[in-house]
Amino acid sequence: MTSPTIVWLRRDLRLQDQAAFAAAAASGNPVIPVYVLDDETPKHRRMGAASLWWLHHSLERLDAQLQAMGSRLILRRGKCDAALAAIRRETGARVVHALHHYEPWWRLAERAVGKALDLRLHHGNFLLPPGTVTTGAGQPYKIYTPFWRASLQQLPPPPPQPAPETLPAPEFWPASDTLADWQLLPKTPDWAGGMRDTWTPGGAGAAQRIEAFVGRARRYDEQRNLPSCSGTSMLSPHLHFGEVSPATVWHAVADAGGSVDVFLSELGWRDYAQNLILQCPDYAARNGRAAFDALPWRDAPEELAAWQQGRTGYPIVDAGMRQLWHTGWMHNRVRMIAASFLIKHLLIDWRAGEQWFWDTLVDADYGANATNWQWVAGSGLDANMFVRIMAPLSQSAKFDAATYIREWVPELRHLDDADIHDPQRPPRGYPAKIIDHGQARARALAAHGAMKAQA
Ligand SMILES: Cc1cc2nc3c(=O)[nH]c(=O)nc-3n(C[C@H](O)[C@H](O)[C@H](O)COP(=O)(O)OP(=O)(O)OC[C@H]3O[C@@H](n4cnc5c(N)ncnc54)[C@H](O)[C@@H]3O)c2cc1C
Repeated sequence: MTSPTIVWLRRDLRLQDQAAFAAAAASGNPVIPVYVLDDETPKHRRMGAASLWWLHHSLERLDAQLQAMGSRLILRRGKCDAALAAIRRETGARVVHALHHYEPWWRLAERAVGKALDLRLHHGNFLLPPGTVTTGAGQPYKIYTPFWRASLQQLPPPPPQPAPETLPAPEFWPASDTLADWQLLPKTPDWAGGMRDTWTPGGAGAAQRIEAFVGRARRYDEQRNLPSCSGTSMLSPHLHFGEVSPATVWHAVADAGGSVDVFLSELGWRDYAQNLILQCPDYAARNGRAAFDALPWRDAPEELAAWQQGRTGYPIVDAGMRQLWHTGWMHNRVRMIAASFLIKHLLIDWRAGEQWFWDTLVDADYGANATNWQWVAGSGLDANMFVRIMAPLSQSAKFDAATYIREWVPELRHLDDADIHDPQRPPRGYPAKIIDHGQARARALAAHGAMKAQA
């Protein structure tokens, strides 16, 4: 009997430009694609509810693609090393192909799997392998701009590779859980209606998003900050789950002209975040700048709840938080405004916001989420200055968010453009401002001053 080869899947749920599948197919051996739902290794970093919704559909679609090729996806639950070792015992498979992942728990899991089986790791979930873009002295970059400048010396990425034409099936398939066994979808209540309306998880959904974006890519810089307009690609959950490779996205849009370079540099932020978590594996828990450990955060659970529910009385913040709850996604400009509001207006620790996003975003990504929260807080290795406090009302007017607010805050739908950013008489049912902007600003600056005095 020929020993089969395992493809161990994590956030790389695609066939095209997937080096682990390509290597397994090239071996000529039968291939067993495996996804292990491992809640034990990540511990408190288990996927949030919105990510689990996405995962269910993404696995379902990948399995359908595999079945069309005469293959299938084997589902197991438990610690990855134990689950893969069991498949080795059952099938005689010795070699495992997988893509590198950089979350600290995945690096632990890779070490454990590597002890039990012959694990062969490949690159391909990032434009460049994290850790390979270094300064002249061989050190990793801490700041985005020089990181991206150095990355550009090594880009573009190689053209994407096609999906394998065949994946030989083993003589017999090992047992598999069913997706229904895992109960990843919400039932009581079923809160996923808005996500179903917004997204098509899987490779085909990613391809549709790329197709829709290619024509708009040249105007990216003009439109990307306008939440009322579809100026960005909405590829983040597809990229996060690896349903499409960043190289595929790059080569699809790179010739669009106009400001497509700005878009490509956003893909660079995605790479940069992975480089940061490689340097600081606990970046989602620890301030990049230790001075921030002395910032006197407020413990204000009711205000945190008002922010989470989109009831702060600041229309742009509330629109963003409701878009997040409904669709599992929020426009980037609004993410910045909403995050800044939590951190500076409410003076609540950025980690509380990071956790909420972790649970509610369909693109929740350990590296990108922590990097961006720390950027907004000012606590990051690369960060906006804390004392630059975003004014949510003027940001809302500046970026023309009226249509966006009308979509997500129906109580304000009847207000005209002049009034909607800062309603002078909030209609019945819509909350008054949770705090005055001037007072919030003064309080945040005082807290920052107190932090500096401790340094
Ligand atoms: C507080 C906060 C938290 C965030 N949390 C996440 C997160 O958990 N996961 C996540 O993917 N992005 C996160 N972002 C970054 C950004 O908001 C999203 O990547 C972007 O809104 C996704 O929409 P898009 O696909 O239309 O992006 P586009 O503008 O079309 O950008 C293309 C791709 O580039 C990447 N990208 C763009 N901006 C960033 C960025 N600032 N940092 C890292 N990658 C970026 C994404 O993969 C995105 O899909 C966060 C931003 C903020 C301010």
